[in-house]
Amino acid sequence: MTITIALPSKGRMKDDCSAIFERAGMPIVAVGNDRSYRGRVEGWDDVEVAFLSASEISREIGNGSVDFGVTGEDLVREGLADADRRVEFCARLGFGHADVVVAVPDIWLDVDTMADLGDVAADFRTRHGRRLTVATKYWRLTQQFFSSQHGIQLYRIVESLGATEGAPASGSADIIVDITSTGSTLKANHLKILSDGTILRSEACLVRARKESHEGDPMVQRIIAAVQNAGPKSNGA
Ligand SMILES: Nc1ncnc2c1ncn2[C@@H]1O[C@H](COP(=O)(O)OP(=O)(O)OP(=O)(O)O)[C@@H](O)[C@H]1O
Ligand SMILES: O=P(O)(O)OC[C@H]1O[C@H](OP(=O)(O)OP(=O)(O)O)[C@H](O)[C@@H]1O
Repeated sequence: MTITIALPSKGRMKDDCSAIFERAGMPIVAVGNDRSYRGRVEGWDDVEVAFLSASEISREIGNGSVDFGVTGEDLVREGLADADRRVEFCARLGFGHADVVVAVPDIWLDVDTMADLGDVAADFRTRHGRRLTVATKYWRLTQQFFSSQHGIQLYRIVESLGATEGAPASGSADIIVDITSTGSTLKANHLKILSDGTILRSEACLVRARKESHEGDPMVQRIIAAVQNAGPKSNGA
């Protein structure tokens, strides 16, 4: 059976991903020219490579049209309901680190925890005549964290497709949920992370679509072992 692996075609994960596969003894080569969206792995004739963007990769693993992919855990958990049932996180690859966090304006001096935020949300309508608004593109992770984990129900998500950190200053939302790596964008926008407001510590992962056809397939096991051995020492996805 041919196994398809989806790898980032562009963006911040592309080069680190090629390096990991190289270390795994699975050098990736493009089929055709450099801009081709198909590739192969030298010496692994039964493996095909599809080059896609990071968010497309999580979608394609979710619907099973590829067998494996390398993408951020945040995109998989945001893109797929019931992610652990549909996919397996086989290896954490040690790059593409970003935390998905809840951040509020620095000037909210009394708000440091999710419990404090819950109090604000409960009073918000009385004080302001509307619900607390959260700007994010991570609406699934936000709902799970706010509602299921912290019992906060009184808020409204304002979908943001970019420059999320600017939403509180521009007045389009009160607080945000977004990714941060160095923290400089939050700082520049006068936002602080709540002390228990880290929703997910994400990094690039090798992810497998859970398919019956994989059971007992030695090629599937070989790919997982090769990439695990090439990843950081702490691997235990
Ligand atoms: N500083 C950062 N900003 C944004 N994403 C980051 C950052 N650091 C790591 N990542 C991770 O990189 C992944 C997104 O990668 P990238 O931005 O390269 O995708 P993309 O090519 O823009 O994909 P798409 O076009 O599908 O959105 C996410 O999993 C994210 O968590
Ligand atoms: O904590 P920091 O190091 O400041 O990084 C976080 C920022 O980086 C990303 O945006 P980026 O400018 O890369 O644009 P993108 O979201 O379009 O990739 C992300 O959306 C955050 O805004």
